[in-house]
Amino acid sequence: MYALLDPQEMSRADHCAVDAGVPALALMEKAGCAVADVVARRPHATRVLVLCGPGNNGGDGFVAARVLAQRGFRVRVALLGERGRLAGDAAAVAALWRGPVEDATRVDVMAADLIVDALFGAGLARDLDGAARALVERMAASGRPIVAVDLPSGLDGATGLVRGAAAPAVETVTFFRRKPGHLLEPGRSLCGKVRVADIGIPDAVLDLVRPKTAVNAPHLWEALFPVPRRSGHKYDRGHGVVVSGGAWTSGAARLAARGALRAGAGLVTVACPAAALPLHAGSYAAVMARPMERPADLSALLADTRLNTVLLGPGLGVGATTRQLVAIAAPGRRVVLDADALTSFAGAAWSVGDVARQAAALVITPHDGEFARLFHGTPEVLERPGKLARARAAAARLGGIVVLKGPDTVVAAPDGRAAIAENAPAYLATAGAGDVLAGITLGLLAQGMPAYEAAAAAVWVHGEAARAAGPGLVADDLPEALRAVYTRLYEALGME
Ligand SMILES: NC(=O)C1=CN([C@@H]2O[C@H](COP(=O)(O)OP(=O)(O)OC[C@H]3O[C@@H](n4cnc5c(N)ncnc54)[C@H](OP(=O)(O)O)[C@@H]3O)[C@@H](O)[C@H]2O)[C@@H](O)CC1
Ligand SMILES: [K+]
Repeated sequence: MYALLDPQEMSRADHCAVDAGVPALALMEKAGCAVADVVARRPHATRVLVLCGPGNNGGDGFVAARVLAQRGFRVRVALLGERGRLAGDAAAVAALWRGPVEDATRVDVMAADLIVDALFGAGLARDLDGAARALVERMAASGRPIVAVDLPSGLDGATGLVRGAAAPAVETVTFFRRKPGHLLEPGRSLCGKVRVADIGIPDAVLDLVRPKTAVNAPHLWEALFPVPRRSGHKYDRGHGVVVSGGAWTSGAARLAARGALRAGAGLVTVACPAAALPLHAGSYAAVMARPMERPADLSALLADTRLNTVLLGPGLGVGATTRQLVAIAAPGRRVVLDADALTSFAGAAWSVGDVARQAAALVITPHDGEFARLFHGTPEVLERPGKLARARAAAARLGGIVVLKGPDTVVAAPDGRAAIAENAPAYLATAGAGDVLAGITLGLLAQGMPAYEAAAAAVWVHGEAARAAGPGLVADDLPEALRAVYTRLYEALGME
């Protein structure tokens, strides 16, 4: 359910299934039938135009056309390319189509109630141009509902990026498991409703394919989620430190501290300039505020080794002092770097790599802008195609966990594991929401959860908290909304 397969992994799954005795043609027949089922359930679709491409995606289209015609739909088929050049299973199923095959470059896309987009799927190998691109653009401009086979043609299943052009679908029918491009923007927005059809590939092939990308959902981390025990003590649940900026910028640290406490950290201390002390002390009575006028004060505070986890960045200010604070906090501790702490290392990602080597664990939580600044001058990261590959390359480069935020937040680990979020509502993009996420991450790390799982769980509960709070959300609501999310989670995890 939760594995996401890129085109190479899907192709391996396909081969494993065939090796296990599933005929390839049967896979294509089931795929085409699944598409036909979805089309048949659409309202007001009696005239269906199936646009077939030159590969197996087109083969699925030929099957869907035949099944729909058998069910009484008025079906036309148009092919991009020459019929004589179809090969393999696609040629076999095209031969079973008894009706005319029109030239897709000339077909009237308006003379249909619904279009089946079976031009390109997993085999998209380059940007669309020429006749293929013109056809996709005509389809997009037609205003007709489109059901996409596997992926909207032109959408790259591995990256979620559009290669040349892609037409938005109302529904996308994919096979066996979803692909990263169904969750990563702009792909997710182009797919419409995504349906996953069982085409007879046994689940056991996943043991052979071992996909490294998954939907971010509790299955990934629930076994490691810290559930309080009756016999436990607050110190068992860690002691997180939030390093705060001055009075005027202390709101970000307050949000983070609340997030950390609500995420279950046993204790949370805010280290802040004296002017900000009353603000922190008056925020949550449970937060402890300690004065930090100069970096040496942070060293003194952290001499207590029970303070095992530190967040630096929200509202902290950009510059040498912040870099110094990071250097003081990192050795031997679990560290979260966000916001200003990341921008303080703009163009110096190697320095954050040093931090990761010294720290017991490192999680960074950049948005796209902070990510681009941090990895400025690191083309092996920034030039990777798409958010998933960039986050993975960054995690490998740093030796730490990267949370690349957005509507499709990616959490990536140095060993290649990655999780893509799909539960964040659009209204979560609000001032201060990132500070709360950094705080939740701190809170879970402080409780000893392994860093990748802690980061993934933080992103998920943050998204759920937003949904629980509902539209009109402001960041201050998020820590409060975590209570409802935790209640459900603890119940599901069987808390005593
Ligand atoms: N795996 C499975 O288990 C199952 C897979 N199934 C289905 O198979 C689909 C994958 O089929 P596929 O591999 O044949 O690739 P597909 O998407 O049809 O495209 C390849 C063709 O497009 C061409 N082409 C590529 N880019 C182009 C461009 N920019 N502009 C123009 N042309 C371009 C490329 O040409 P070439 O690069 O060779 O010149 C080649 O001719 C998959 O999405 C699913 O629907 C199901 O049947 C069930 C089981
Ligand atoms: K397609």
